[in-house]
Amino acid sequence: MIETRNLTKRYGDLIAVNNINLNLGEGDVFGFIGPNGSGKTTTMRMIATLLSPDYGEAYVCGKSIYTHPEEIRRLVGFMPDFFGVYDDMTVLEYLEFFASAYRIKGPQRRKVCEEKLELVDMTFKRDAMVNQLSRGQTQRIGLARVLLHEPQVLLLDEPASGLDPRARIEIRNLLKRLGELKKTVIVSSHILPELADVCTRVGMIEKGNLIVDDNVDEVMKKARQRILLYVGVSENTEKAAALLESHDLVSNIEIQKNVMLVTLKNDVKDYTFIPSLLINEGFQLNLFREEEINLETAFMELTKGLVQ
Ligand SMILES: Nc1ncnc2c1ncn2[C@@H]1O[C@H](COP(=O)(O)OP(=O)(O)OP(=O)(O)O)[C@@H](O)[C@H]1O
Repeated sequence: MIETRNLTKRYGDLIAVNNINLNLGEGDVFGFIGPNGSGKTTTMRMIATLLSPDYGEAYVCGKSIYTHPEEIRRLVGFMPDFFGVYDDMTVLEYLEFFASAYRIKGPQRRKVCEEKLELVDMTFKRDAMVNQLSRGQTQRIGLARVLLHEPQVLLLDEPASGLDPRARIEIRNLLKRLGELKKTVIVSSHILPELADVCTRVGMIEKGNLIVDDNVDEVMKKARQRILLYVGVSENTEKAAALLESHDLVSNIEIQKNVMLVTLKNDVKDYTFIPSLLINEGFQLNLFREEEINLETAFMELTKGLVQ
């Protein structure tokens, strides 16, 4: 649905986007994560045909941005990180205005607008003035607007920025729904954890370079070269620690409040030997858990902090 090949954009000496290769299919929700100025918006604008690359290609549903920009605009719903709304218009009038720009006519127009309002849970505000909505409600109307023409592909630039926690959760639920509707979505954010449970894939961009592109689980695994385990035994913790410390695959052990923090050697992923070893030696295991890693930690591990 979305494919880019060596997509590149320069501004003078600055390489804003450097040889980016993406390949996203139907139903993929791609979390595009990177700090401010890393190249997320520039990438999305090129895919949306709003900005020309200096080098490389991008295809949306098999159509090239160079040869079929008009068709791509019909296939894509692009929600910029900042968009204005007009004064003196109700929510429904606002959506109808855009629906008419998409040439949706007659009774169908009202029907489509009402459907999209329902989808973003904003039916209760259909007659409110658009300039009197909260930021979260404005974002949701913005999303309804880009869904009007039933685009197959959605490019959402920081849809959750500036929202309170409740509104963020609502946006997350909406993103999930879009994936279920088999849309292909790129959603950018510099706030990492909010994307972890909605995305099927994650891309991390830094200084214009896509340094990670994988499914969420793989990203977590890559970030975790060394596994840390919390291990507890009912008595003789010191003895158990000495036993584990002598094992080849264990790199380090610390004891904190009777719990052993066991760090395995680099790239050791299978830690089933630990419970067997302890139980065989007569210890009673009362805690055995791997330290969790979230997307934020993964990002810190995987990036080098290079920001333009
Ligand atoms: N029109 C422009 N002229 C010159 N430089 C630009 C222009 N647009 C963007 N840039 C630069 O390109 C780089 C990438 O910008 P971009 O807006 O794509 O980043 P971003 O990841 O979307 O950032 P943010 O999270 O702040 O929205 C930045 O260093 C930015 O200053």
